[in-house]
This record gives sequence, C-alpha cells and structure tokens, in this order.
Amino acid sequence: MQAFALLLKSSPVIPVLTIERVEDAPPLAVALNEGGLSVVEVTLRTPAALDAITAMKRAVPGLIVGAGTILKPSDLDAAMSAGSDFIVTPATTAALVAPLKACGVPVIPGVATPSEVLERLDDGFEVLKLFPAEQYGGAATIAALAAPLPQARFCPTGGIGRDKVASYLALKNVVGVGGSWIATNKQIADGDWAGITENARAAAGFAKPGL
Ligand SMILES: O=C[C@H](O)COP(=O)(O)O
Ligand SMILES: CC(=O)C(=O)O
Repeated sequence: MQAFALLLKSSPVIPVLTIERVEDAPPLAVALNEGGLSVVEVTLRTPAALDAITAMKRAVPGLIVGAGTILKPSDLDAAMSAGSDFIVTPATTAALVAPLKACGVPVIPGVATPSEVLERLDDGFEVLKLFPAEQYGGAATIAALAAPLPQARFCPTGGIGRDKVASYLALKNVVGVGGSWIATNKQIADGDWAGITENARAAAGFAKPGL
C-alpha cells in the first residue's frame, strides 16, 4: 500500500471507467496514458470489465489498472485473475473484509459513515474511499472526520467533477480522488480518444498541495 500511496502522490486523480466493449480498452488505455495518467480504475459493472482490465494492461505495460465495484468475494477472485493491480469497493461487507485483506494488492474499501471508517481502520486498511462522496457531504465531511479520526486517509469518489478536485486534494487526509469525468461513458462509446487524452492531461495536472 505504501508504494501505491506514493504513486498517488505524483498522480492523485484516478479515472473511474465503465467499459462496455472490450475493444475500447486498448485505445482508452493509450489515450489516458498519453495524457499523463498511470493509475486507472475499471468498474466491474459490465460483462466486458474483466477482459478490459487485462487488455488495458497488455496495451500499456506499466499502466496500473485497478478493479472497482467489487461487491462480493467472487468479484475479487475474478478481478485478481484478470490481473488487477489494486481493488476498490463502493461499500464493504463483513464477508469481504478477510478476502480483501488477503488479496495481496492495495485495497481501497468503500465507507460512508464514521463507524465504517473506524471499522475499516481496525481491520488494518489505511486508505478508504468515501462513497458517494459528494452526496455524503463531500470535502466538508472528510475535513470533519479528521478531528476524531486523523489516522484515516481518503480517496473519495462520487460526484467529484473537475471543478471539485482541488478542494478535496487540499485536505491533509485526502491522498487522491476518483472520477468518471476524465473518460465519460459517452466519450468511450464515441471513441473520443483525443478528448479523453485532453481530460487526462487536466487530471494529471492536479497535484497534492505542498508536493
Ligand atoms: O459510481 C460512480 C463512479 O464511481 C464515479 O463516477 P462519478 O465521478 O461520475 O460520480
Ligand atoms: C464507485 C467505485 O469506485 C466502485 O464502484 O468501486
């Protein structure tokens, strides 16, 4: 997790991708990488997602490709078999905790309440995802959590458009943010690789203040 946290320091904005057609995965990987991004998340929300993870890694060796929307242990097994470099969950059930801890790659478990934050810290997770971030109070909520739970680090996702990224990254307890704005479902469907590269360049231009 430490190496991953270090990677996020240099590139703290993660595109959250939903890929309908596996043939879109290679040009999408190239477009994002050309824009300067080296960490991406593919949600397991489509039948193509697992093959897309493998295809992106093949298309751009060195690209760090994580799997999101891991809801149950079998999703995790499938994501690991596809070669996922990290794992993200929108929420974290008791059944998922042990398999997540044992999976061998960095995990960002989803949380939405202070109790869940504390539970995941007690489980040993270091970086948590507030999801859906904007709907649960956004940057103000994460700032407030720092008072009783300063050891928690967040990589929030959900409603964080380009205009909101800086306000999250300004917080001490935020190490990164995820968002779909970098490669929207429409852009992927339209094959708008140039537009995606442009958005990726904007995303890659964000840095943690003070670094
Ligand atoms: O479920 C939503 C995604 O994880 C993030 O998408 P969003 O940036 O459009 O909210
Ligand atoms: C929202 C997200 O990142 C996930 O579905 O895991």
